[in-house]
Amino acid sequence: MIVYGASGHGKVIIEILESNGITDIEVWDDADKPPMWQYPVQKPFSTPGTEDREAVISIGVNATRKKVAGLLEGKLRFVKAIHAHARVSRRATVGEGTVIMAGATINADTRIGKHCIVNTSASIDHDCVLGDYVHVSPNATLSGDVHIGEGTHFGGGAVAIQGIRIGKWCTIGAGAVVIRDIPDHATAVGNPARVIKIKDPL
Ligand SMILES: CC(=O)SCCNC(=O)CCNC(=O)[C@H](O)C(C)(C)COP(=O)(O)OP(=O)(O)OC[C@H]1O[C@@H](n2cnc3c(N)ncnc32)[C@H](O)[C@@H]1OP(=O)(O)O
Repeated sequence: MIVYGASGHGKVIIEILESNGITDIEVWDDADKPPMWQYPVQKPFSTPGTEDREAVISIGVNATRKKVAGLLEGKLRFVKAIHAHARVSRRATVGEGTVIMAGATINADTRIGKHCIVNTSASIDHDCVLGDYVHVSPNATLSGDVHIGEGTHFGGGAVAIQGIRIGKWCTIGAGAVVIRDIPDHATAVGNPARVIKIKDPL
């Protein structure tokens, strides 16, 4: 299994893999980096024939993760990584490349896109829909039937009440309480969450 990116986020992903008994792990990074514990950091693609190698991208910034996923398309086989102590409903779907940390709960009929991060102890309730490259931060709570567009970062400990629609490439601040829909590219903070800026599209 290849962990693509020798980052702090990568450390957590390695421990997801280890929780599933996977220890045949290679860490790849373009930059020269010291070993991550017992795992040496290798330059990407130092050997040919990687198309069937399983991989997860360990880059926390959503836009960068999307860019790298595009560059690596067809060169590696992306897989999901779910911590042994996460609780994922058998009626939920999780896209390839998505990582789910310890203590996270994902309830029935929720659909999670590709290359998402569901961070430590996040709670995503029934019927939610997360686009690709979304990050739900530690201890965040999505109530039932919340939809979040591509690339949005939902901050640590933030809460969205049921039925909320949050656009793509938004940032929801840590601790925000989202009680109204949020438009694309917005940054929203506070309780109740208010939009403080609309970012330029990527
Ligand atoms: C394992 C991990 O580490 S996962 C990572 C988890 N990380 C997070 O959840 C971080 C989420 N990020 C935040 O909350 C940040 O503060 C951001 C993204 C909202 C800041 O956005 P920016 O556009 O840079 O805003 P900026 O820092 O300039 O602040 C703008 C205003 O919003 C306020 N503000 C910023 N963040 C918050 C917040 N979380 N809650 C309430 N108010 C906030 C600031 O105090 C400031 O107010 P002022 O104008 O009255 O001084």
